[in-house]
Amino acid sequence: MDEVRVGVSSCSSEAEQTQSRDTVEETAASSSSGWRPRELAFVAFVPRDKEEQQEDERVNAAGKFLKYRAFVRRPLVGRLTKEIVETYRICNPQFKYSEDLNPKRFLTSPSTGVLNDGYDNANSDLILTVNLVLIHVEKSRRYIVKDLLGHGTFGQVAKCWDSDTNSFVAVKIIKNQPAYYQQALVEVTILTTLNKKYDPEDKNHIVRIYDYFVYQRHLCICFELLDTNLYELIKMNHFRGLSIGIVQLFSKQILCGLALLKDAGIIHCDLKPENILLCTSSVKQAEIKIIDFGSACMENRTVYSYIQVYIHCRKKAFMINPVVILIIWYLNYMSYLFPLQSRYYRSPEVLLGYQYTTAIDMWSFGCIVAELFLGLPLFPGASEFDLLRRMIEIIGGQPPDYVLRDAKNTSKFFKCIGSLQNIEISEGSKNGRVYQALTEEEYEARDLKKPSIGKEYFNNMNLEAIVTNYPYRKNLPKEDIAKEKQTRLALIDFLRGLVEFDPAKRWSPFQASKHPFITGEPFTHPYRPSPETPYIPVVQNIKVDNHPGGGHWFAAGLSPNVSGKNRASLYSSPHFQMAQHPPANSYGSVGSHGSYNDGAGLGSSYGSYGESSNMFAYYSPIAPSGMNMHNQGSMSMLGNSPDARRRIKYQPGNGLGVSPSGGNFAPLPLGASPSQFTPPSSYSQIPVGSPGHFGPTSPARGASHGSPLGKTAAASQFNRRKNWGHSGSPQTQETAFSSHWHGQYPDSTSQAEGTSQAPGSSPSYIQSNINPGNWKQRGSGGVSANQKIPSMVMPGSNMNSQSTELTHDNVETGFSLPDPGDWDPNYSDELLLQEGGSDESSLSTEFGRSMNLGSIEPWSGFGRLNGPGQTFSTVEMGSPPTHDFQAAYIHSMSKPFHLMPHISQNSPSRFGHQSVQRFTHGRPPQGSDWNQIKIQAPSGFSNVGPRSPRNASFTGNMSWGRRMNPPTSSIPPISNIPPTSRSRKDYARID
Ligand SMILES: Nc1ncnc2c1ncn2[C@@H]1O[C@H](COP(=O)(O)OP(=O)(O)OP(=O)(O)O)[C@@H](O)[C@H]1O
Repeated sequence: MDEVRVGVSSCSSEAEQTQSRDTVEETAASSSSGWRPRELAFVAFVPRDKEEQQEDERVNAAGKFLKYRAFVRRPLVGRLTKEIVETYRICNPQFKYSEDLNPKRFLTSPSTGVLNDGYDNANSDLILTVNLVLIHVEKSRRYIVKDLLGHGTFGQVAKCWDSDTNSFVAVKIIKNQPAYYQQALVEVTILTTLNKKYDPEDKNHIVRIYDYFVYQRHLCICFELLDTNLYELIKMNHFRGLSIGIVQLFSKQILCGLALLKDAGIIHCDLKPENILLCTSSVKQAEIKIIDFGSACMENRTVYSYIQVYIHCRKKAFMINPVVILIIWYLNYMSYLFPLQSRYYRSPEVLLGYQYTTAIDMWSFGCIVAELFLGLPLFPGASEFDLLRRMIEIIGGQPPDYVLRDAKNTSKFFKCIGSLQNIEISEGSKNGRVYQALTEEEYEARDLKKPSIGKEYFNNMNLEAIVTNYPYRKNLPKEDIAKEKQTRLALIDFLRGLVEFDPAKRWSPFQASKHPFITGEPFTHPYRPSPETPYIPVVQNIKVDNHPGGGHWFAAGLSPNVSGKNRASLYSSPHFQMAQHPPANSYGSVGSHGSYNDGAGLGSSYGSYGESSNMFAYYSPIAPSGMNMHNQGSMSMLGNSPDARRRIKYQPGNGLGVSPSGGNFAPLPLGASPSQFTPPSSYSQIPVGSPGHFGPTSPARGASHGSPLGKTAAASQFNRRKNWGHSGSPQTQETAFSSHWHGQYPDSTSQAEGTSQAPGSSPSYIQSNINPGNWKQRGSGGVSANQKIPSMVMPGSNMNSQSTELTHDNVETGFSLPDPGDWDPNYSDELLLQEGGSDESSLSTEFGRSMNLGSIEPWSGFGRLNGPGQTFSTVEMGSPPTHDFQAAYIHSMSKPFHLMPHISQNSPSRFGHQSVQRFTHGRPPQGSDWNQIKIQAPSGFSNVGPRSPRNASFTGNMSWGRRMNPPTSSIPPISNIPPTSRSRKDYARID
């Protein structure tokens, strides 16, 4: 603790101040360039000269009261130890200091280097230490690791100091495994496209990507630094809901991001509170951003598009192609292993194995909004059965029959009680349902195991009751309660439009954004959204740069055109080696990964690109195959990725899109280009709400991960590697899954196709990355209970059940859909870095100060305690019996963490992630300070919270956790804290 003294300004104090300032500056400077000792421990007393003294007197005479001033004096121990090295040297001139001998502070666990020449641990994670410098060689840019922000499936996220911009950034360091590497490139590409093309001004609440490079065989992606995620925020608020004003504010912002995604035709696929982070910027307070596009996929590139092509091809008598069957089987299998969306936020169509669109994100969004308000997840299903059971109970109704008819998992959860032919009739009448949900016993009988059923938090209430009965904050003035009641009605109506079983009726982001809950207009009657404007694709002819320079983009299946940019990081890619080919006026493999391999044998080409003078090919063991080149001459292609983004007319003659060049299929088991599965124009986009084209027996099984570029693919690759060995395996099936979207059909604009053989397998990646232990299926948690699923399902109580039929895309329109993968010819990394690079420097300390989670106050008499019937669960807190709820919470928070895994700072991810130590990253201190955090909403946003004393100009300065200590009956006991707070496994993606 610094000692603060007040005394007469003296020469010595002045000197000390100067010295202290110097020290600070020095320290700041040295923090980026390593510590440098300086002679500061003892400084000779220097008397002030006469002039200075006279100046002081003049100032005093002018009434500026500076005769006495406060100064901070560092205590002696501090002064002696701060420059300890120098002190030692003064004491003993022989003393030598070497920074190398310092013990390293490891951030990664385990920290034993066993792979990649000792750089990586057994999980293929780069072993991070404080002050490790991640170097982007090509740009001579250094990122100094300071802290660990988190880690997930793909690797670690470190807080780094960017010495170029003098600001902190978040760097995601991807595991050193090809599958992760490749998948991470998808995130890079999608985010780059979103940032650059769809949101150049950073207005849509999508995280910014600044840079990416390879360091020690790890792909590192540099993002803007953000702060706490919404799950952590709720946790800080003791799992009480946030104020309704904040819920409105955040909902609006998330919607903004989702609208952008919809425009771009991108499905996030993993929307959850953990993937929505607060911004650190003190300028844009109360701002959130969506992160983690590692699971994202293109709307028209879901597994279903493949399946549809399959079906199409089946009609064309291509079905017997073993390659296709194997691919379908494999996708299906991996989809089973790694279902799409985290369970609590999983939409019915994903759960049931029905075709999906961006509407699945809207479902997740509805769940998030409810959770922000309630502090608890709306559907904390311990298993998929439990999830569905809760949905049916809380929302009422069930998925429409047409979905159930075509979904592949229907028989797992429903029994057919009517005639399928009556589906249209039953839908029209809404009476006689054809399907009925299985009871727990029936499910058990079919599945031969008892389904996991989680704890009830809402005591069998429906959505209306849950929201209406949720406790109000005590001491809320009557008029505010009346106001909030109205807002809650709007919230219920809003949620109804989002957690709507029928994906065709679920509101789009645009429709939802017009809801009074978002606009703040008075809510007078159930909202009827105007029908969605038909999605009119725009043809975008963008000249493809002749120097795309990005082979691994192809590998990722998305090929940004990096204009004039020597994407040198490629050259250092551990996973893709580049070989120069003779000049070929051709366009590269069109991302085909050599799937049109013409008997390339062990060719390991992973993609290629061409330019007028050179043709490069990338070799990778990931996707051993040949490569393919399309001669494009000097013609500029459509502004699309060389992958299959162009909605090119399907050419039956090509089978599944296979190049007509000879020998396409033979050498390529599973090595088919993804282009082969590029939907024909008539299948280019899944019409929202259209019934599926495949029934329960369809190979489109499961809550499949839509994108083979998703984690499924990542896993598939890894697993395959695990099973089949590393690069060089002759023509493994990997190609099919690592090459995903690349290829495209030649069409009238395509040029003659050439083929090229890739020389042998990649020498670049034959190593220990094949680590079978690294990719494990995560289990699900939950406990069994004798909870019964209602055998008779109440008809839906949706107030807004009117159909909002969305116009299906015209089959022809698919030909020219606006393509998020269109490459911006003006793209450059520098531009990316220029954008929005200023805000990230504002740090979390500021942020922490400006937030308020709300003070701890008792709950009002509304709701669970005094409300009719005490509708919420009765739970114990694990703390001494008390009626002082405030004390109960404080008590609970002050418990040792080992008793409270759910609020441990190191609590593991709800999705099975390992615990992550987050340090001072904008987090409030624990204990009572949790509730001192304040947030400032942007001015103009109406809210119901108190204004900040700090900044009255912000109308939205509101308390976050305005619902205070819940009554005992609603406080979950430690063991019963919602699964959000337990091991994330309980939320696991895997059921
Ligand atoms: N830009 C950022 N600023 C601050 N923290 C971040 C940022 N990006 C990620 N994090 C932290 O790192 C964690 C993991 O990041 P992310 O979700 O992108 O990784 P992942 O491997 O894709 O995770 P998942 O297993 O959910 O797919 C996040 O939960 C968050 O806490």
